[in-house]
Amino acid sequence: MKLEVREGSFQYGSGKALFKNISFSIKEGEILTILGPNGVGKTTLLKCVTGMMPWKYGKTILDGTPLDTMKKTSIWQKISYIPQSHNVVFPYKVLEMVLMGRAPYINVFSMPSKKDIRMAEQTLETVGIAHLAGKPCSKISGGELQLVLIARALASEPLVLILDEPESHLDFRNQLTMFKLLQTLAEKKQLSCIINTHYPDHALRISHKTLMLAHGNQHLFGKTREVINEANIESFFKVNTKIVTIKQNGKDIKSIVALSHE
Ligand SMILES: Nc1ncnc2c1ncn2[C@@H]1O[C@H](COP(=O)(O)OP(=O)(O)OP(=O)(O)O)[C@@H](O)[C@H]1O
Repeated sequence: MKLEVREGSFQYGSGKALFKNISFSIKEGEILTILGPNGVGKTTLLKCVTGMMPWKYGKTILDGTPLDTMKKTSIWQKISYIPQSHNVVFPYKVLEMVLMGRAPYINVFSMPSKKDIRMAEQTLETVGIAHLAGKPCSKISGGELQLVLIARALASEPLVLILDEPESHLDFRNQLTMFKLLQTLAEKKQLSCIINTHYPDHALRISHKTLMLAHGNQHLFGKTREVINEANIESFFKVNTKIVTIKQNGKDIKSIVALSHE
């Protein structure tokens, strides 16, 4: 599904504009990462993209249809949003939590069907946490909860998956597992993904496109390998870096080494 943001602008109340005239788009099977310093507006931007907060100016367009003309249930059947996890204690078991992802398909007065339960179980397996199905969400770790939230989002069979700092709480190995999963879903199921991250390395590794934000309404959108370079990182993050390339099994893997900051 093609998601486009056209000339998006936003500010809280009568404060200063957080961002002005931002435009970007992703197609089926593409991964977009959003990078930028703390407080620049990445989470707010995702909320505007999904319609949880209204754009001041501009719009989000899904396959040619402006989001603000669509019904909420129709939007949430297409888009799944995973907020930053804050270790909130949910009184539900993991399987019940993932079943909530089926909500856009379940009538308000109905119980989940066998198909819904099977889908939730399959999703737990896909994410590699089937063994947690019967555990209360209040008794799992922060990283496990993050994986449960990803499973819940996938259970709704979205066409667009939006994740706010999905690697927070995940250990080194689970970060790789999650990124591999997102790449597979993008490649095999043509899922479109938008990911907020604090790690330019991760953006380089998995995304086709990058939107970089800086304070003072600066932004840059384009192909990841064009947007992420030493000069742009210095300009947007005020950090001096060196991008190094390692050859592994005939593939170039790039990594960003921080050298100094102002
Ligand atoms: N509900 C709100 N009302 C007013 N200002 C807010 C509100 N939520 C966030 N802000 C402010 O808007 C700015 C952007 O916040 P946001 O959480 O979108 O940034 P971010 O780039 O996601 O930050 P981080 O990288 O630290 O998670 C910050 O200065 C924040 O203090």
